[in-house]
Amino acid sequence: MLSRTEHRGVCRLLSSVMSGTESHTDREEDYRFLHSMLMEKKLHLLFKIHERLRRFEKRSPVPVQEHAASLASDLAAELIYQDWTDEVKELVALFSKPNFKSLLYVHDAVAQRDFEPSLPPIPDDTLEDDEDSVKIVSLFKTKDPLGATIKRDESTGAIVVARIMRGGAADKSGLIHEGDELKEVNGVSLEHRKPKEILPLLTRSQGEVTFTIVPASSKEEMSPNKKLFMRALFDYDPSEDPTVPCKDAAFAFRRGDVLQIVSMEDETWWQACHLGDSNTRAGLIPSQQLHERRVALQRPKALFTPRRVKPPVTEDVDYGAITGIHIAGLRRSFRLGTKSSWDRGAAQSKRWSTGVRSSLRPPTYKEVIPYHRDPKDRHRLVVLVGPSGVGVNELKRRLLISDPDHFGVTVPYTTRERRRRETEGVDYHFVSIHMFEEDILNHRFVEYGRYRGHYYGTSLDSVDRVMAEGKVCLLDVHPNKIKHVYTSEFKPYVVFVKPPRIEELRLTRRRAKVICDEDDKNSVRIFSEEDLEDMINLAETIESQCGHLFDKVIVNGDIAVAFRELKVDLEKMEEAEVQWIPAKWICSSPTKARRRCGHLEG
Ligand SMILES: Nc1ncnc2c1ncn2[C@@H]1O[C@H](COP(=O)(O)OP(=O)(O)OP(=O)(O)O)[C@@H](O)[C@H]1O
Repeated sequence: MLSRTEHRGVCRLLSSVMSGTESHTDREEDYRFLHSMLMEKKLHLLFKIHERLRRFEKRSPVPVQEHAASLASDLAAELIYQDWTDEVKELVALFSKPNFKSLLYVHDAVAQRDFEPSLPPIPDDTLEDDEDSVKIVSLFKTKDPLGATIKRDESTGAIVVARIMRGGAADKSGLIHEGDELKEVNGVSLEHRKPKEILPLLTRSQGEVTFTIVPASSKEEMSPNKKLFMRALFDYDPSEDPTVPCKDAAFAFRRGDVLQIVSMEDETWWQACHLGDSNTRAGLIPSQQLHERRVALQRPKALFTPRRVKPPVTEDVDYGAITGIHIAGLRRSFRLGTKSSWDRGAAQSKRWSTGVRSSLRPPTYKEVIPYHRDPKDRHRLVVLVGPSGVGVNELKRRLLISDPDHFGVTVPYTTRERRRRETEGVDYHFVSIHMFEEDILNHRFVEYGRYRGHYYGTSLDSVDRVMAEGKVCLLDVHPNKIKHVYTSEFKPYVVFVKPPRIEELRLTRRRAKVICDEDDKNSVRIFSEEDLEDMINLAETIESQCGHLFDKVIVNGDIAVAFRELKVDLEKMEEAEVQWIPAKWICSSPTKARRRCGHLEG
């Protein structure tokens, strides 16, 4: 029986249900019927049983006895031979009551899980030797449909499960999934059958229906090429996303994480698994389309704020003069010379801000494939990019000094005269204008430029030479030129060096000096406030336009911290059993890579 408080609670609840329904029941008799039904004692007892069961459900009890009915009848038989005391009489009378007997039968049925339909044993001959991934599924079918649709796979001719209806028998069983291939139904082969010939087989059958299935997941395992991996190019946190359909079903990821996409059926929410995560259950992630739409709506800010044009800075300064440490081939990059052209491009994007900018696609996901580097293979090329002055050369220099046998840099080509202390092939490759121009025509330069009437350039061959020595070639290029080495031949690992926030930039660069004229090595330029702002603006532009190419972003605030982070990251990349490279590299050959360099600009 319900306790008094419980009873009062139920009565109050049911009265409030009654008062809620009063306005909806027109007829007096309907109201009275409802009232008597809700106030029925049996209903209240059902509430109580339900509550008790819920308490037990949490404890998941196991039955102590599975044959209580037979035990009770055996006991009753034994008791007949005992003294008929009052207690014995009462017990025997209790055992013989039909409702008590029924209770024990029900108990036994539940204990033995007798309520589940018994399924026939799996036939021995169903499994063929070469089909060990076949699954036999037996379902108990009532008059209701199975809740699944089938279709014929156009490419293989196989019959596959097209859709599973939520809540149907197939869905509830959890044994049949979309994409599963149906081989047999009740032992009848489905080979060469059309879906419309199969449907009667399914609708006719009642009781147990046995399916022979090749699960979609095992088909996928058999062909790993079909797996789709994406590198995330943005951070995502579902707890900060009010539009996510179900927060628990979504998962957070960081830029650079590799995700295995398992379903792209929904245009806005894909299903994916996080690689490296022990939880293999798929979760929701925003689709490429959704993220692009969001970024487009959120980006009212101009990509670049054009500033005054500054005189170009020299591009041919021996780095040793700045740092006091001379390393052959380590020179000021061509990024200095090309900065103004990048600025122009950035300024253009500002001018087009109402039209073209909206067509710029924000970084979302990039399809990648696993790459298992053989120790005999060349190291990947390490490309460093960043706005001028951010510290690309400084990081490159520190890497070189940290392990000169492991890291190497290219020797640039020039058409200017060799100076007294310079050595051919060490400081520069000194070539004629004719040879340099021929190489330009043959697309042999990653990048090149002209300064004071002389050509300077980094050739693809010089990158090759460093890599052939078994070293990790460190290359810093203008972001526009990454594409010239973005091939399977070089497998570049692209690091974007980014300035920190303006406050930290001001603090850390206060004492940094840049030599701006090679003829006057004493003239130094301290970073002005505008230089620092330009650096940040340019970094934003580079990131928004080339972000999809970056494997790693290093924020160069404290140089020692940035260097350590870069070093550790490169070591991790080199030691990783699996590296993830763009899928499109599989189809690009070295010849194609060279041909692509035809886009070089002067
Ligand atoms: N984190 C830092 N803190 C303080 N000074 C820095 C830091 N990083 C770089 N510098 C200094 O800033 C100046 C410019 O750095 P660096 O030459 O490496 O820039 P860069 O990105 O290669 O640009 P550019 O292509 O114009 O040479 C140098 O004097 C360098 O020592």
